[in-house]
Amino acid sequence: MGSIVDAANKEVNGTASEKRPAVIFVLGGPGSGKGTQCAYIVEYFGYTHLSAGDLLRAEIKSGSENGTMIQNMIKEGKIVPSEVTIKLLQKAIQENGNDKFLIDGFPRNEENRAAFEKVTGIEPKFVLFFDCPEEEMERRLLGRNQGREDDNIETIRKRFKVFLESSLPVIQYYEAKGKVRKIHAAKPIEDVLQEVKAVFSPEAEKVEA
Ligand SMILES: Nc1ncnc2c1ncn2[C@@H]1O[C@H](COP(=O)(O)OP(=O)(O)OP(=O)(O)O)[C@@H](O)[C@H]1O
Ligand SMILES: Nc1ccn([C@@H]2O[C@H](COP(=O)(O)O)[C@@H](O)[C@H]2O)c(=O)n1
Ligand SMILES: [Mg+2]
Repeated sequence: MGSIVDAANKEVNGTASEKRPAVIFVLGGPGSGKGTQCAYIVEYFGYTHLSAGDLLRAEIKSGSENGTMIQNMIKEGKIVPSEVTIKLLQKAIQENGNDKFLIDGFPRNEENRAAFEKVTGIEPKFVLFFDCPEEEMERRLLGRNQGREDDNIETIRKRFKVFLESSLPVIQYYEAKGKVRKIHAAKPIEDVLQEVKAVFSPEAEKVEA
């Protein structure tokens, strides 16, 4: 049975504290391999993968009133206002029966971070950070071939700039709280996966708790 505080939280945040899911933020530069490794974490450790970028791209396709604005921001490598992205994330979390989520590509800036915490009351368990040199990320993005409108050299350079200026400070914020688990991502997929698996091993998870 939920307490009055939980009920009040539910009214404010839409999620009762006792039901708040476990969240891991998955961050790293464009093309660092976040989506690739998240697919394995889903398979091996039972998390649900929510990519903020995928949710925004689906919103464009759905013909929503925000579609054109989102499409323009993505083409320019800019960060969509938190209100829009957080609503999509909240809906995806609420519609899913799981209690543990990988949130990939979010928070992208301080505004994303503070708004998510305020609206949902959720603090991440930890932040999985894929650290990869730009040169390697650029090579991967130019070879991705998934028809993404932002995988062209002009937009890629803008995305790198946004990552350095707006997203790295978020990682530094969590680093200061001892919450960052850094992965050396400039290695073959299988080698990166070994590092990722070590973070999710039962022993490592015990330390998180
Ligand atoms: N360790 C790796 N070595 C070589 N190629 C990789 C590696 N990890 C992922 N890739 C490839 O690099 C490309 C980008 O990977 P992925 O989509 O997982 O990156 P991402 O971090 O999710 O990028 P974005 O931020 O743009 O969504 C894909 O084509 C993927 O197959
Ligand atoms: N929190 C976010 C996440 C993404 N975007 C926009 O989507 C683009 C693609 O994101 P990926 O994670 O799939 O690479 C990104 O460049 C932003 O334009 C966002 O605004 N906010
Ligand atoms: Mg991705």
